[in-house]
Amino acid sequence: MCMVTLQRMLPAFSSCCEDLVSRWRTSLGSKGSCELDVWPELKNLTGDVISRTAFSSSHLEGRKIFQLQEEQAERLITNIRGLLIPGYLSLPTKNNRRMHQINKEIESILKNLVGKRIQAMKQGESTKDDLLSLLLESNMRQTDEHGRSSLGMTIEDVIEECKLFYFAGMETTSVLLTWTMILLSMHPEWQDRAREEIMGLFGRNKPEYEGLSRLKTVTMILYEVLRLYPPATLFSRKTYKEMEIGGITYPAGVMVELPVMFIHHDQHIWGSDVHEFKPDRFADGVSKASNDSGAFLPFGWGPRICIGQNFALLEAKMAMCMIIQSFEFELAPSYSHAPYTVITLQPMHGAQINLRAI
Ligand code: HEM
Repeated sequence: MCMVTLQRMLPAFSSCCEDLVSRWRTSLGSKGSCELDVWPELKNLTGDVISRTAFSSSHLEGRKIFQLQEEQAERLITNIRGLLIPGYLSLPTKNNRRMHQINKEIESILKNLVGKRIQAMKQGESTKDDLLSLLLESNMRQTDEHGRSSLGMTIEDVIEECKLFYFAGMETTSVLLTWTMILLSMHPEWQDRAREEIMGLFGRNKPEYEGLSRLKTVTMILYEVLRLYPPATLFSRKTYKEMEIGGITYPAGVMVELPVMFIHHDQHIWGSDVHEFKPDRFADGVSKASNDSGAFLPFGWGPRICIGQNFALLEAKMAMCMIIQSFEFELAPSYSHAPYTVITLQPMHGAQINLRAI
Protein backbone atom coordinates (compact mmCIF):
# COMPACT_ATOMS: atom_id res chain seq x y z
CA MET A 1 0.00 0.00 0.00
CA CYS A 2 1.58 3.27 -1.07
CA MET A 3 2.26 6.13 1.31
CA VAL A 4 -0.19 8.53 -0.38
CA THR A 5 -2.99 6.00 0.04
CA LEU A 6 -2.02 5.48 3.66
CA GLN A 7 -1.92 9.20 4.30
CA ARG A 8 -5.50 9.46 3.08
CA MET A 9 -6.52 6.75 5.54
CA LEU A 10 -5.05 8.59 8.51
CA PRO A 11 -8.28 10.40 9.49
CA ALA A 12 -10.01 7.00 9.77
CA PHE A 13 -7.15 5.73 11.99
CA SER A 14 -7.29 8.74 14.28
CA SER A 15 -11.05 8.83 14.64
CA CYS A 16 -11.11 5.13 15.65
CA CYS A 17 -8.33 5.81 18.19
CA GLU A 18 -10.23 8.84 19.50
CA ASP A 19 -13.26 6.61 20.11
CA LEU A 20 -11.08 4.16 22.05
CA VAL A 21 -9.41 6.82 24.19
CA SER A 22 -12.69 8.51 25.05
CA ARG A 23 -14.25 5.13 25.92
CA TRP A 24 -11.31 4.41 28.25
CA ARG A 25 -11.61 7.88 29.82
CA THR A 26 -15.23 7.16 30.63
CA SER A 27 -14.25 3.91 32.39
CA LEU A 28 -11.80 5.73 34.68
CA GLY A 29 -14.36 6.77 37.26
CA SER A 30 -13.83 9.31 40.03
CA LYS A 31 -10.37 8.00 41.07
CA GLY A 32 -9.00 8.73 37.62
CA SER A 33 -7.83 5.12 37.24
CA CYS A 34 -9.24 1.70 36.41
CA GLU A 35 -8.33 -1.88 35.54
CA LEU A 36 -9.13 -2.97 32.00
CA ASP A 37 -8.49 -6.05 29.87
CA VAL A 38 -7.10 -4.09 26.92
CA TRP A 39 -6.98 -7.03 24.52
CA PRO A 40 -10.68 -7.15 23.52
CA GLU A 41 -10.59 -3.34 23.46
CA LEU A 42 -7.70 -3.32 21.02
CA LYS A 43 -9.39 -5.98 18.89
CA ASN A 44 -12.37 -3.66 18.68
CA LEU A 45 -10.08 -0.85 17.62
CA THR A 46 -8.32 -2.73 14.82
CA GLY A 47 -11.65 -4.22 13.64
CA ASP A 48 -13.05 -0.71 13.53
CA VAL A 49 -10.02 0.56 11.59
CA ILE A 50 -10.33 -2.19 8.99
CA SER A 51 -14.11 -1.66 8.74
CA ARG A 52 -13.70 2.06 8.12
CA THR A 53 -10.73 1.82 5.81
CA ALA A 54 -12.15 -1.11 3.86
CA PHE A 55 -15.71 0.08 3.50
CA SER A 56 -15.70 3.77 4.64
CA SER A 57 -19.32 4.92 4.73
CA SER A 58 -20.59 1.35 4.97
CA HIS A 59 -18.34 0.58 7.92
CA LEU A 60 -21.24 -0.50 10.12
CA GLU A 61 -22.02 -3.24 7.63
CA GLY A 62 -18.27 -3.95 7.53
CA ARG A 63 -18.21 -4.31 11.30
CA LYS A 64 -21.10 -6.80 11.13
CA ILE A 65 -19.07 -8.91 8.69
CA PHE A 66 -16.07 -8.88 10.96
CA GLN A 67 -18.14 -9.84 13.99
CA LEU A 68 -19.54 -12.76 12.03
CA GLN A 69 -16.05 -13.75 10.91
CA GLU A 70 -14.81 -13.64 14.48
CA GLU A 71 -17.60 -15.99 15.54
CA GLN A 72 -16.72 -18.16 12.56
CA ALA A 73 -13.04 -18.36 13.59
CA GLU A 74 -13.97 -19.30 17.16
CA ARG A 75 -16.29 -22.04 15.92
CA LEU A 76 -13.63 -23.31 13.53
CA ILE A 77 -11.06 -23.50 16.35
CA THR A 78 -13.59 -25.39 18.50
CA ASN A 79 -14.03 -27.84 15.65
CA ILE A 80 -10.28 -28.25 15.10
CA ARG A 81 -9.66 -28.75 18.83
CA GLY A 82 -12.47 -31.30 19.09
CA LEU A 83 -12.29 -34.91 18.05
CA LEU A 84 -11.51 -34.88 14.35
CA ILE A 85 -12.97 -37.70 12.33
CA PRO A 86 -12.96 -37.68 8.53
CA GLY A 87 -16.04 -35.87 7.23
CA TYR A 88 -16.76 -34.38 10.65
CA LEU A 89 -16.93 -30.84 9.24
CA SER A 90 -19.76 -31.86 6.89
CA LEU A 91 -21.92 -33.43 9.61
CA PRO A 92 -25.06 -31.37 10.35
CA THR A 93 -23.99 -30.61 13.94
CA LYS A 94 -25.27 -27.43 15.60
CA ASN A 95 -21.84 -25.82 15.24
CA ASN A 96 -21.47 -26.78 11.58
CA ARG A 97 -24.98 -25.58 10.72
CA ARG A 98 -24.27 -22.20 12.34
CA MET A 99 -20.94 -21.96 10.44
CA HIS A 100 -22.72 -22.61 7.17
CA GLN A 101 -25.31 -19.98 8.02
CA ILE A 102 -22.61 -17.42 8.94
CA ASN A 103 -20.84 -18.03 5.65
CA LYS A 104 -24.02 -17.38 3.72
CA GLU A 105 -24.76 -14.24 5.73
CA ILE A 106 -21.24 -12.81 5.18
CA GLU A 107 -21.34 -13.50 1.47
CA SER A 108 -24.73 -11.92 1.05
CA ILE A 109 -23.77 -8.69 2.91
CA LEU A 110 -20.54 -8.47 0.92
CA LYS A 111 -22.19 -9.21 -2.42
CA ASN A 112 -24.68 -6.46 -1.77
CA LEU A 113 -21.99 -4.02 -0.66
CA VAL A 114 -19.67 -4.74 -3.60
CA GLY A 115 -22.57 -4.66 -6.07
CA LYS A 116 -23.72 -1.25 -4.83
CA ARG A 117 -20.19 0.14 -5.04
CA ILE A 118 -19.65 -1.16 -8.60
CA GLN A 119 -22.96 0.39 -9.63
CA ALA A 120 -21.98 3.74 -8.09
CA MET A 121 -18.59 3.66 -9.81
CA LYS A 122 -20.17 2.88 -13.17
CA GLN A 123 -22.50 5.86 -12.71
CA GLY A 124 -19.43 8.05 -12.20
CA GLU A 125 -19.95 8.77 -8.52
CA SER A 126 -16.75 10.01 -6.90
CA THR A 127 -14.75 7.11 -5.55
CA LYS A 128 -14.00 6.68 -1.89
CA ASP A 129 -10.55 6.43 -0.32
CA ASP A 130 -11.08 2.93 0.96
CA LEU A 131 -9.64 -0.51 0.32
CA LEU A 132 -12.75 -1.67 -1.51
CA SER A 133 -12.50 1.19 -4.03
CA LEU A 134 -8.78 0.61 -4.46
CA LEU A 135 -9.41 -3.04 -5.19
CA LEU A 136 -12.26 -2.38 -7.61
CA GLU A 137 -10.47 0.49 -9.37
CA SER A 138 -7.30 -1.50 -9.94
CA ASN A 139 -9.42 -4.40 -11.08
CA MET A 140 -11.25 -2.22 -13.60
CA ARG A 141 -8.00 -0.64 -14.81
CA GLN A 142 -6.52 -4.06 -15.42
CA THR A 143 -9.60 -5.13 -17.29
CA ASP A 144 -9.49 -1.96 -19.47
CA GLU A 145 -5.76 -1.97 -20.19
CA HIS A 146 -5.77 -5.50 -21.47
CA GLY A 147 -9.18 -5.27 -23.03
CA ARG A 148 -9.99 -8.66 -21.58
CA SER A 149 -12.26 -8.98 -18.62
CA SER A 150 -10.83 -12.40 -17.80
CA LEU A 151 -7.75 -10.78 -16.26
CA GLY A 152 -9.81 -8.92 -13.70
CA MET A 153 -11.21 -10.44 -10.55
CA THR A 154 -14.71 -11.79 -10.31
CA ILE A 155 -17.07 -10.49 -7.62
CA GLU A 156 -16.38 -13.73 -5.75
CA ASP A 157 -12.62 -12.95 -5.83
CA VAL A 158 -13.26 -9.45 -4.50
CA ILE A 159 -15.41 -10.90 -1.73
CA GLU A 160 -12.65 -13.34 -0.79
CA GLU A 161 -10.13 -10.46 -0.67
CA CYS A 162 -12.44 -8.48 1.62
CA LYS A 163 -12.66 -11.48 3.95
CA LEU A 164 -8.87 -11.83 3.87
CA PHE A 165 -8.37 -8.21 5.03
CA TYR A 166 -10.07 -9.10 8.28
CA PHE A 167 -8.12 -12.28 8.94
CA ALA A 168 -4.81 -10.86 7.83
CA GLY A 169 -5.12 -7.39 9.27
CA MET A 170 -7.27 -7.25 12.34
CA GLU A 171 -6.05 -9.92 14.75
CA THR A 172 -2.36 -9.40 13.91
CA THR A 173 -2.40 -5.66 14.60
CA SER A 174 -4.47 -6.06 17.75
CA VAL A 175 -1.98 -8.51 19.26
CA LEU A 176 0.92 -6.24 18.31
CA LEU A 177 -0.75 -3.39 20.23
CA THR A 178 -1.63 -5.67 23.15
CA TRP A 179 1.94 -6.99 23.57
CA THR A 180 3.23 -3.42 23.23
CA MET A 181 1.06 -2.27 26.14
CA ILE A 182 2.13 -5.30 28.18
CA LEU A 183 5.84 -4.76 27.51
CA LEU A 184 5.65 -1.01 28.14
CA SER A 185 3.98 -1.84 31.46
CA MET A 186 6.80 -4.24 32.33
CA HIS A 187 9.40 -1.67 31.25
CA PRO A 188 8.17 1.72 32.49
CA GLU A 189 11.47 3.36 31.53
CA TRP A 190 10.61 2.67 27.86
CA GLN A 191 7.06 3.90 28.40
CA ASP A 192 8.58 7.18 29.70
CA ARG A 193 10.98 7.42 26.76
CA ALA A 194 8.13 6.86 24.31
CA ARG A 195 5.98 9.50 26.08
CA GLU A 196 8.84 11.99 25.98
CA GLU A 197 9.23 11.52 22.24
CA ILE A 198 5.48 11.68 21.57
CA MET A 199 4.90 14.78 23.73
CA GLY A 200 7.95 16.42 22.11
CA LEU A 201 6.55 15.88 18.63
CA PHE A 202 2.82 16.38 19.15
CA GLY A 203 2.16 17.70 22.67
CA ARG A 204 -1.52 17.01 23.27
CA ASN A 205 -2.40 17.48 19.60
CA LYS A 206 -3.63 14.82 17.24
CA PRO A 207 -0.63 13.03 15.67
CA GLU A 208 -0.19 13.86 11.99
CA TYR A 209 1.51 11.92 9.22
CA GLU A 210 4.75 13.90 9.09
CA GLY A 211 5.34 13.50 12.85
CA LEU A 212 4.38 9.81 12.85
CA SER A 213 7.03 9.10 10.23
CA ARG A 214 9.67 10.80 12.43
CA LEU A 215 9.02 8.63 15.51
CA LYS A 216 12.24 6.80 16.33
CA THR A 217 11.83 5.43 19.87
CA VAL A 218 8.27 4.25 19.21
CA THR A 219 9.39 2.50 16.01
CA MET A 220 12.23 0.74 17.87
CA ILE A 221 9.77 -0.37 20.55
CA LEU A 222 7.31 -1.76 17.98
CA TYR A 223 10.12 -3.66 16.20
CA GLU A 224 11.34 -5.15 19.47
CA VAL A 225 7.78 -6.22 20.35
CA LEU A 226 7.43 -7.79 16.88
CA ARG A 227 10.73 -9.61 17.41
CA LEU A 228 9.89 -11.03 20.84
CA TYR A 229 6.17 -11.62 20.23
CA PRO A 230 5.66 -12.00 16.45
CA PRO A 231 1.89 -12.13 15.81
CA ALA A 232 2.51 -14.79 13.11
CA THR A 233 4.86 -17.29 14.76
CA LEU A 234 5.53 -19.29 11.60
CA PHE A 235 4.65 -19.39 7.96
CA SER A 236 4.58 -22.24 5.49
CA ARG A 237 5.54 -22.93 1.92
CA LYS A 238 5.00 -26.00 -0.26
CA THR A 239 7.55 -27.25 -2.77
CA TYR A 240 5.87 -27.28 -6.19
CA LYS A 241 8.66 -29.34 -7.77
CA GLU A 242 11.66 -31.29 -6.55
CA MET A 243 14.16 -28.82 -5.12
CA GLU A 244 17.23 -28.47 -2.98
CA ILE A 245 17.12 -26.27 0.13
CA GLY A 246 20.18 -26.01 2.38
CA GLY A 247 21.81 -29.09 0.86
CA ILE A 248 18.75 -31.33 1.25
CA THR A 249 16.65 -32.44 -1.72
CA TYR A 250 12.89 -32.34 -1.19
CA PRO A 251 10.33 -33.91 -3.54
CA ALA A 252 7.35 -31.88 -4.80
CA GLY A 253 4.48 -31.35 -2.36
CA VAL A 254 6.50 -31.05 0.88
CA MET A 255 5.31 -28.47 3.40
CA VAL A 256 8.21 -26.41 4.73
CA GLU A 257 7.62 -24.34 7.86
CA LEU A 258 9.63 -21.24 8.67
CA PRO A 259 9.71 -20.94 12.47
CA VAL A 260 9.73 -17.13 12.86
CA MET A 261 9.52 -17.43 16.64
CA PHE A 262 12.69 -19.55 16.85
CA ILE A 263 14.61 -17.31 14.45
CA HIS A 264 13.64 -14.22 16.47
CA HIS A 265 14.83 -15.95 19.66
CA ASP A 266 18.09 -17.41 18.35
CA GLN A 267 21.02 -16.14 20.40
CA HIS A 268 23.51 -16.93 17.63
CA ILE A 269 21.71 -14.30 15.56
CA TRP A 270 20.68 -11.69 18.16
CA GLY A 271 23.28 -12.16 20.89
CA SER A 272 23.20 -13.36 24.49
CA ASP A 273 20.56 -10.77 25.46
CA VAL A 274 18.16 -12.30 22.90
CA HIS A 275 15.35 -12.86 25.42
CA GLU A 276 15.52 -9.36 26.86
CA PHE A 277 13.37 -6.41 25.82
CA LYS A 278 15.97 -4.06 24.34
CA PRO A 279 14.49 -1.75 21.70
CA ASP A 280 17.91 -0.09 21.42
CA ARG A 281 19.11 -2.97 19.28
CA PHE A 282 17.08 -1.39 16.45
CA ALA A 283 18.69 2.06 16.93
CA ASP A 284 20.55 1.80 13.60
CA GLY A 285 17.72 0.10 11.71
CA VAL A 286 16.63 -3.48 11.14
CA SER A 287 19.67 -4.55 9.14
CA LYS A 288 22.10 -3.63 11.97
CA ALA A 289 20.02 -5.15 14.78
CA SER A 290 21.47 -8.65 14.39
CA ASN A 291 24.26 -10.43 12.60
CA ASP A 292 21.84 -11.62 9.90
CA SER A 293 19.95 -8.86 8.11
CA GLY A 294 17.26 -11.28 6.93
CA ALA A 295 16.43 -12.63 10.38
CA PHE A 296 13.67 -10.16 11.27
CA LEU A 297 10.56 -11.69 9.72
CA PRO A 298 7.39 -10.43 11.44
CA PHE A 299 5.78 -9.62 8.09
CA GLY A 300 7.09 -12.63 6.19
CA TRP A 301 9.54 -12.48 3.33
CA GLY A 302 9.71 -12.75 -0.46
CA PRO A 303 6.90 -12.35 -2.97
CA ARG A 304 4.18 -13.11 -0.40
CA ILE A 305 5.39 -10.58 2.14
CA CYS A 306 2.59 -8.80 4.01
CA ILE A 307 0.98 -6.14 1.83
CA GLY A 308 -0.38 -4.43 4.94
CA GLN A 309 2.86 -3.87 6.86
CA ASN A 310 3.00 -0.09 6.38
CA PHE A 311 -0.70 0.13 7.14
CA ALA A 312 -0.22 -1.90 10.34
CA LEU A 313 2.80 0.08 11.54
CA LEU A 314 1.13 3.43 10.89
CA GLU A 315 -2.01 2.27 12.67
CA ALA A 316 0.04 0.96 15.61
CA LYS A 317 1.98 4.23 15.86
CA MET A 318 -1.19 6.31 15.81
CA ALA A 319 -2.81 4.12 18.46
CA MET A 320 0.23 4.04 20.77
CA CYS A 321 0.71 7.82 20.47
CA MET A 322 -2.88 8.56 21.37
CA ILE A 323 -2.92 6.06 24.26
CA ILE A 324 0.40 7.27 25.68
CA GLN A 325 -0.64 10.93 25.36
CA SER A 326 -3.68 10.23 27.57
CA PHE A 327 -2.72 7.45 30.00
CA GLU A 328 0.01 5.99 32.15
CA PHE A 329 -0.33 2.25 32.51
CA GLU A 330 1.01 -0.72 34.46
CA LEU A 331 0.14 -4.41 34.74
CA ALA A 332 -2.79 -5.20 37.02
CA PRO A 333 -2.15 -7.78 39.79
CA SER A 334 -4.59 -10.15 38.05
CA TYR A 335 -2.44 -10.27 34.87
CA SER A 336 -0.75 -13.59 34.26
CA HIS A 337 1.83 -13.87 31.52
CA ALA A 338 0.99 -16.78 29.19
CA PRO A 339 1.64 -16.25 25.47
CA TYR A 340 0.02 -18.97 23.37
CA THR A 341 -0.73 -19.45 19.71
CA VAL A 342 -4.24 -19.60 18.24
CA ILE A 343 -3.28 -18.77 14.67
CA THR A 344 -1.71 -15.58 16.12
CA LEU A 345 0.35 -15.25 19.31
CA GLN A 346 -2.10 -14.19 22.01
CA PRO A 347 -2.14 -13.54 25.76
CA MET A 348 -3.96 -16.63 27.04
CA HIS A 349 -5.61 -14.98 30.06
CA GLY A 350 -6.07 -11.51 28.59
CA ALA A 351 -4.13 -8.30 29.19
CA GLN A 352 -5.34 -6.74 32.44
CA ILE A 353 -3.83 -3.32 32.76
CA ASN A 354 -4.28 -0.45 35.22
CA LEU A 355 -4.83 2.83 33.42
CA ARG A 356 -4.36 6.26 34.97
CA ALA A 357 -5.27 9.50 33.24
CA ILE A 358 -2.48 12.04 32.72
C1 HEM B 1 1.23 -6.37 12.86
C2 HEM B 1 0.42 -6.63 11.86
C3 HEM B 1 0.65 -7.66 10.80
C4 HEM B 1 1.50 -8.75 10.78
C5 HEM B 1 2.48 -9.18 11.87
C6 HEM B 1 1.30 -9.42 9.51
C7 HEM B 1 2.01 -10.54 9.10
C8 HEM B 1 1.89 -11.12 7.86
C9 HEM B 1 2.69 -12.23 7.39
C10 HEM B 1 3.79 -12.93 8.21
C11 HEM B 1 2.31 -12.51 6.12
C12 HEM B 1 2.94 -13.51 5.16
C13 HEM B 1 2.42 -14.87 5.31
C14 HEM B 1 3.19 -15.79 4.40
O1 HEM B 1 4.20 -15.42 3.83
O2 HEM B 1 2.76 -16.94 4.30
C15 HEM B 1 1.21 -11.59 5.78
C16 HEM B 1 0.52 -11.60 4.59
C17 HEM B 1 -0.55 -10.75 4.31
N1 HEM B 1 -0.97 -9.69 5.07
FE1 HEM B 1 -0.25 -9.14 6.87
N2 HEM B 1 0.34 -8.74 8.79
C18 HEM B 1 -0.08 -7.67 9.53
C19 HEM B 1 -1.02 -6.72 9.17
C20 HEM B 1 -1.75 -6.72 7.99
C21 HEM B 1 -2.76 -5.74 7.62
C22 HEM B 1 -3.16 -4.54 8.48
C23 HEM B 1 -3.28 -6.12 6.41
C24 HEM B 1 -4.33 -5.50 5.54
C25 HEM B 1 -4.77 -4.27 5.65
C26 HEM B 1 -2.56 -7.33 6.01
C27 HEM B 1 -2.78 -8.01 4.84
C28 HEM B 1 -2.06 -9.11 4.43
C29 HEM B 1 -2.33 -9.83 3.19
C30 HEM B 1 -3.46 -9.52 2.20
C31 HEM B 1 -1.37 -10.86 3.12
C32 HEM B 1 -1.24 -11.91 2.02
C33 HEM B 1 -0.25 -11.44 0.98
C34 HEM B 1 -0.03 -12.48 -0.11
O3 HEM B 1 -0.31 -13.65 0.10
O4 HEM B 1 0.45 -12.09 -1.16
N3 HEM B 1 -1.64 -7.66 6.99
N4 HEM B 1 0.99 -10.76 6.86
